[in-house]
Amino acid sequence: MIEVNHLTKSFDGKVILEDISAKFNQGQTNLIIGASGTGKSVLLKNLVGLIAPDSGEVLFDGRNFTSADKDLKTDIRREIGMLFQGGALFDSKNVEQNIMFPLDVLTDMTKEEKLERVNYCLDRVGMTDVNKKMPSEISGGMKKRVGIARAIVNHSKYLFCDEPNSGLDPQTSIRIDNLIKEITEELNITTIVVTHDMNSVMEIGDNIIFLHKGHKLWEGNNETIFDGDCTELQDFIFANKLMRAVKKNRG
Ligand SMILES: Nc1ncnc2c1ncn2[C@@H]1O[C@H](COP(=O)(O)OP(=O)(O)OP(=O)(O)O)[C@@H](O)[C@H]1O
Repeated sequence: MIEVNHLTKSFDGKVILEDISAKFNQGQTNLIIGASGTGKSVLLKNLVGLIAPDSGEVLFDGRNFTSADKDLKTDIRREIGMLFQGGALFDSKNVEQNIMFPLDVLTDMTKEEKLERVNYCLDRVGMTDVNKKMPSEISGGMKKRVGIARAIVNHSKYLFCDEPNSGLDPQTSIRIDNLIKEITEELNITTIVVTHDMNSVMEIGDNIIFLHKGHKLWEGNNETIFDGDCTELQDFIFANKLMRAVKKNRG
């Protein structure tokens, strides 16, 4: 479990996140949702330590990451896997080298052990016989799969996904969402997904927090989201025609 307690962050005197507290559960896909510019990415960066909060704390399974010394911070960072927008693969490395990279940097495994682990992860994300392909030779959906394989290759306990559906068509998006959920449950890891995609909310929203202008206004899941009485959340959900039609059908 990852816990955030009373986290506040400002840039140049402007408050971006104010007094955010939340719990992100192990074995679940935890979503941070909200409109553009509302602070989702800044919160994610605070969680993984790319930005330091002005106040508040982040705990990884009870270990205080914010006040941790260098050694503990390094230990926790090693347990974090990240899936970046667009996959963020190294263009000059092939698929196998991309996935192996964290093992090269963080472990003293032999070449054979690393290759075995890479192949296991490739298989797990539904890809085979692509080891030697370059990122430019694979589709956007495949790049995300490679990104997921790289994020879990070093037995990560925590998986962070920043807009995993960006640039994907709806069907591929759903497949990637479901892959993230399956892996989360199978490996019993704590997964946090930043998204503004309502399809993802409905598909994998086990536990959801809604941010609006730097404040957490609502928390719940994909079953309770329609019944919340938060106006800003309802405006966010029903911003598109399809969701308004769904609402109408629900009576
Ligand atoms: N390093 C920074 N310095 C100054 N302001 C920043 C910095 N990073 C983010 N911001 C500001 O913080 C606010 C929230 O940005 P953030 O990227 O978290 O939004 P978001 O909810 O992730 O939006 P989107 O869905 O469009 O990615 C924005 O006004 C942004 O300009």
